[in-house]
Amino acid sequence: MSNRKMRPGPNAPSRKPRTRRTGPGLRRGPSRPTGPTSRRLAYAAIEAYLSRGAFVGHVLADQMQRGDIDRRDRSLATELANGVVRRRATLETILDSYLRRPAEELETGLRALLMLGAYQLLLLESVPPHAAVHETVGVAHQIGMPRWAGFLNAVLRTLQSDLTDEMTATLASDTIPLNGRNDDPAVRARRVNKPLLPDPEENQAAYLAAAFSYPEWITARWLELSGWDEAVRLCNWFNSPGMMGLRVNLLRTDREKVLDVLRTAGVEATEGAFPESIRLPGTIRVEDIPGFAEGWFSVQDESAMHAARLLDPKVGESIWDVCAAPGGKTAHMAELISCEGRIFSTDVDAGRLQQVEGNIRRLGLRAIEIMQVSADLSDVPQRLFDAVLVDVPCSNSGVLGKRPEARWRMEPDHLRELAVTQRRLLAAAMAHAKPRGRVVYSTCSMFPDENAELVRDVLIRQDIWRIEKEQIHVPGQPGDGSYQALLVRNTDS
Ligand SMILES: C[S@@+](CC[C@H](N)C(=O)[O-])C[C@H]1O[C@@H](n2cnc3c(N)ncnc32)[C@H](O)[C@@H]1O
Repeated sequence: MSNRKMRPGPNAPSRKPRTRRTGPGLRRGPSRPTGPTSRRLAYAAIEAYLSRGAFVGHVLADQMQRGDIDRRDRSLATELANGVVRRRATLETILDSYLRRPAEELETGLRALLMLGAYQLLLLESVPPHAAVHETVGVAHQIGMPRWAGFLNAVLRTLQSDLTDEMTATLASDTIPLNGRNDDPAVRARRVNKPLLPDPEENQAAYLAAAFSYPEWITARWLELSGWDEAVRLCNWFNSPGMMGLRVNLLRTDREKVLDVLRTAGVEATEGAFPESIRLPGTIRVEDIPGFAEGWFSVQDESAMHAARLLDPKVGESIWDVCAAPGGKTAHMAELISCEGRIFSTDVDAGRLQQVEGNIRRLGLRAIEIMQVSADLSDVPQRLFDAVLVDVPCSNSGVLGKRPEARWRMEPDHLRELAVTQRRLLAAAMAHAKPRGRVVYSTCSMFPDENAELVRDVLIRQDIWRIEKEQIHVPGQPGDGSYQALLVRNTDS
C-alpha cells in the first residue's frame, strides 16, 4: 500500500470534514456495527477484484459462508459489488473529475470505497445520499483505515452536491444513465450540474463506453454494426438485472410441476418458447428451489437451448459435443433423446469436465461418455458421428450482462486468437461427421466475425457442406444473445 498523502481534487471542498467528538480528546468515526455489513462485504469483493482480478461472486460467496448474514445484507452486498464492477468505467470517469490524480493511482482499498460510495450516490436510487456517504465512510473505520475517512467524506459530499434528482431520457455529457430495468426498456439518466462524461455529439463510442461502462472497442463495434439506437439499447439492456432461464428435465418431471414449485416459492415464472423452457423475471438462487437437487431442472437461457434444438438429436444417434463443459448442452441433448443413443462429451478443461459429471449425476442422465482432450483435438478417436455440436469459446458478447466482469475480460487481440481456435474446432467437427451428418456451430457472441463470416470462411474451402439454417438471437429479445448455424454434409460425399 502506498502511503502517499491524498488530496481531494479541485472540486472537493477545502474545509476539513467534520468529525464527531465522542469523549475528551477522542475522535471516532460513525458507530460500529457488530457484524459484517453489506457495504463491508461489498468492499471486500470490490477490493479483491481491483487488486487481484478476483470474481466478486466468488469472494462474496466465500465471505457469506463464514457468517450469519441476513438476506437483506446479502442482497445489498451483491447488488453493490456487482454494480461497482459492472459500472466501473462510469465511476472511474466521474471520480477523476474530483481527484487531483487519476483514481487508478490511489491505494486500491480507498479507490474501492470511493467507487462504492459513488455507485450508491449516482446509480442506486434506493439508498438515500446521506446514508451512501455515511455508511461508506463507516467502512473505512471498520477496516482500520480511519485516515481515509476525511478524504472519502470530502470527495463523496462534493460529488453529492453536483447531483440533481432530475431524470431524463436525453443522453448528454451531463446525464448519467442509471442501470436498466427488466420491466422497462427505456433509458433513464440522472442529470448532473456539470459535464462529467465525454460529449456524445463529439464521440459516440467514447460517450457510450464511459456512460454505460463498456470497453470503447465494444461500443464502437456496436455502433458500426447497428447504429446509435441499437447500441444504446444494448448498452442499457446489459446493465439491467436480466432474466433467468430454466430448462425442465422432462425425464424427471413436467413443466407445470416446476412452475407450481416456483410460484409457491414466490417466483413469477412463465412458460418459455420450448416445452422444456421456463422464464424468470430476475435471478434466483436455484439451490433454494425444491426439486433442484432432485434434478428437475437446470439453469439455461433459452438462447442457449436453441443449439441442441437446432441440432435436433434423435433417439439412437451418436453425437459428439466437442466443447461440452460445464455440460448444459450435453444434458439438454441427453434429455431430448431420453438417454437413448450415445453422447461423447469432450473438453480441454479437466476442472470444468468435473462439472459435467456433477450435472449429469444430479439430472440422472445416462449414455454420456466424457473425455478430456488436447487443444488440437489430435487425441480424439477416429470415429464418425451422426450429429456434432461445436459450442466454441467466444467473446461472450451476447451475454455481457450475466457476469459483472465479463465485459472487462475481453480484448480485441484475444478475439483474433479465439478466431483461430473457433475455425479449428469447426473444421474438426466437420471432419468427424458421417455422410449426411449434421453439425451445429454455436456461440454466445453477436459479432459476425465469430459467427456467419467465420462459418462461410471455413465452408468456402470445400464443397461437401451446405448451410441448412442460421439463427441469431438478439440480446434482450427476450433473453441473452446467441448464434447457431446448422451445417449438413451432402449425401453424395
Ligand atoms: C462456451 S463453453 C461450452 C459450454 C457448453 N457447451 C455448455 O453448454 O455447457 C466453451 C468450452 O470450450 C472449451 N474449449 C476451449 N478450447 C477447446 C478445444 N480446443 N477443444 C475442446 N474444448 C475447448 C472450454 O474449456 C469451454 O469449456
